[in-house]
Amino acid sequence: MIVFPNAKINLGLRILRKRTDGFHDIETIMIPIGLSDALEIVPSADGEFAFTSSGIAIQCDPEENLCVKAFRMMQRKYGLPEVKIHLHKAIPAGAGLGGGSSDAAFALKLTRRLFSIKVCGNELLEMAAALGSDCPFFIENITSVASGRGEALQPFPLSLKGYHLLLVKPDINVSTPWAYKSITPSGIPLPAPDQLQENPDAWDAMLVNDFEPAVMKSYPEIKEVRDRIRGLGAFYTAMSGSGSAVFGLFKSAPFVRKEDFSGMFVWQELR
Ligand SMILES: C[C@@](CO)(OP(=O)(O)O)[C@H](O)COP(=O)(O)OP(=O)(O)OC[C@H]1O[C@@H](n2ccc(N)nc2=O)[C@H](O)[C@@H]1O
Ligand SMILES: Nc1ncnc2c1ncn2[C@@H]1O[C@H](COP(=O)(O)OP(=O)(O)O)[C@@H](O)[C@H]1O
Repeated sequence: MIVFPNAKINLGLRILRKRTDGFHDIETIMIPIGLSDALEIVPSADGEFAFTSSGIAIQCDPEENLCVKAFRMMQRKYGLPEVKIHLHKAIPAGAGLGGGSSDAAFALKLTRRLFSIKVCGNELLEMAAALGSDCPFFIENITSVASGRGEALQPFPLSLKGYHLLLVKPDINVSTPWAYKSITPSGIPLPAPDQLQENPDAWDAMLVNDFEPAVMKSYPEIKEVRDRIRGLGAFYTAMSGSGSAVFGLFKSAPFVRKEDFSGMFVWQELR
């Protein structure tokens, strides 16, 4: 069975406070986008476990890979036999696009289907939250306001249909734990959702990513990319999550070529 774990972008990200458990309370709007890995899990014919990968290299031990950790969690809980897992990576890591989190959430959903396990919705969300703060979002995988450490989700009916998305990931990998250590919480919440729905032209003035000052100070190239995307006529431009990917939203397609940017480049009309 094959699934296609997709990336997300963050539309605004406020860091409210540092918590006593080492995490931060945040508020952000998370939006699924059409850039995906491919994840295959099949029952193992020879009884041996195997993990293979292709595409963008991920520098971590197979047992540390989030999709393997997700499968192991289901295996322990439901006494499942061994499987063979193949992951094709197209979503870069250290980008703020949630690729690893998405792989983990999709591995939970795929394992449930593969072995016809009766899991209630909340149980899957709890397992996802134990794997990472961003993981629960990819269970329902719909545009949502995320709060708490990112696991408290409220569906948000915001349509970006017809807009064009330009996503650029410079050749910089930002570590999420480092980014959280580098910021000072703003303590400012997101604007009220109904103000946003009605007024995309005001998003640039209303929505802030609290990671940007600290991350762009350490990596000025990320700010340069954001400024260049803005110069192409985007009505909203921001870094996604803790970076380094930057995106712009456009009402009509500007003239832009892959060669104009170094790093990874994705251009798509949103549905
Ligand atoms: C910043 C965000 C915004 O969507 O995404 P990315 O930029 O990573 O995609 C998320 O908050 C990233 O969530 P995720 O990548 O799942 O983080 P986790 O694995 O749970 O935590 C990694 C580390 O980040 C810090 N952390 C994470 C989430 C949070 N709300 N507060 C934190 O302080 C903690 O130091 C934690 O040990
Ligand atoms: N399946 C996976 N895909 C990407 N990164 C993974 C995966 N499994 C574990 N990781 C580790 O998670 C970190 C990045 O996670 P990811 O969610 O892709 O990035 P981001 O923080 O940019 O959203 C890296 O340190 C990487 O080694």
